[in-house]
Amino acid sequence: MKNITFYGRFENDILAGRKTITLREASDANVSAGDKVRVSRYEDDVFFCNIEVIAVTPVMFDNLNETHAAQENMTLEQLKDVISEIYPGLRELFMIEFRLI
Ligand SMILES: CC(=O)Nc1ccn([C@@H]2O[C@H](CO)[C@@H](O)[C@H]2O)c(=O)n1
Repeated sequence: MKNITFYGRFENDILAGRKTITLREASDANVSAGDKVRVSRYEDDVFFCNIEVIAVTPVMFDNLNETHAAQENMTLEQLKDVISEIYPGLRELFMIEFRLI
């Protein structure tokens, strides 16, 4: 099974179903619709759930909107700040939509 990591601060939102997408650079988006993926924390590699990928869709940073933010359980401003910290200057992102399994 493939693996993906998330920063530990997002674990609770993912487990509660409040965070249903992640926005990644191309090299971190090597999954496809239907893939079942193990999820662990980036900091300590501790496993915390399995997800199924619903879709992977390219999205430009400048086209991020309130729907993306809601799916991340953030405001749009918070989401843009988070992405700018993780991927400074990156314009082309990939939205991975997922559900808990
Ligand atoms: C190594 C590495 O890049 N790990 C990442 C990258 C991104 N994300 C989250 O995806 C959303 C959009 O980027 C935000 O919620 C981010 O915090 C994450 O949790 N862990």
